[in-house]
Amino acid sequence: MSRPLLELDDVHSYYGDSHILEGVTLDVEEGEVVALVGRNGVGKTTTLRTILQLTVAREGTVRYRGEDITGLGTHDVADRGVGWIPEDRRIFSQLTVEENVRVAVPSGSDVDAGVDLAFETFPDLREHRSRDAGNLSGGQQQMLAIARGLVGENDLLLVDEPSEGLAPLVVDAVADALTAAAEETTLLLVEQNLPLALDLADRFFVVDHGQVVDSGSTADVSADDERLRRYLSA
Ligand SMILES: Nc1ncnc2c1ncn2[C@@H]1O[C@H](COP(=O)(O)OP(=O)(O)OP(=O)(O)O)[C@@H](O)[C@H]1O
Repeated sequence: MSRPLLELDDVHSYYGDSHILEGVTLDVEEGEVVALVGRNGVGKTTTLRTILQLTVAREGTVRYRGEDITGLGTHDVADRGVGWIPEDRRIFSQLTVEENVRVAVPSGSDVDAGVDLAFETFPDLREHRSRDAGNLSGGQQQMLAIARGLVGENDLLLVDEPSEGLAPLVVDAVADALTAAAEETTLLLVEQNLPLALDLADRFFVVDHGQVVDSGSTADVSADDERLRRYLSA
């Protein structure tokens, strides 16, 4: 069997003296959608930060395409095709929608082709292409953030809480956007909305107290299973 795209092996991460990840082991295969679920504060965002080398693991390894990337610069990880859509979305509010997409296309790549890809995948954005991104709704901003991740030619997109703070109808639109993105790239999602996470993902990992405590195929579980609920309810 070929190696997974991403592998975390017994990863330990700290903020100062606080031991946050206490041995996280997980893998993501190319083409998959994988969801990281768990309560607030258990280490999901820290797992994404550790993959990106924004927080460097003190023990354990992060491998991408079989290469140990632990301790590399974050820009080196990005250069290898790992993209990040953080919780706060980080779009440029003073730029138009189209400008936001254009600047996300890597230098040396065809900018117009990137814009076409973004607007074909997210027709809603095309309608708003000339608006300042800061004037978009929360859901549209999330869609723009996903579009930017997509045109960034990433082979792996790390998406942190894409549904957070969005109304249910908007969440449906963002789910559609992520499904469209998943056609183009591999996704690792942090998502507190369990039904959404299970709906989007092929596999899940449950994080609790800095460790993976359960994992499997989303086809084998439902959002009201006690197996998952006990790690997710407060
Ligand atoms: N920069 C930081 N310095 C110190 N502690 C931090 C820092 N960032 C996060 N933490 C702590 O690390 C723990 C894990 O946070 P993390 O953000 O990874 O959790 P999470 O599972 O993503 O939850 P949430 O959805 O609330 O972000 C929490 O206890 C949090 O308070």
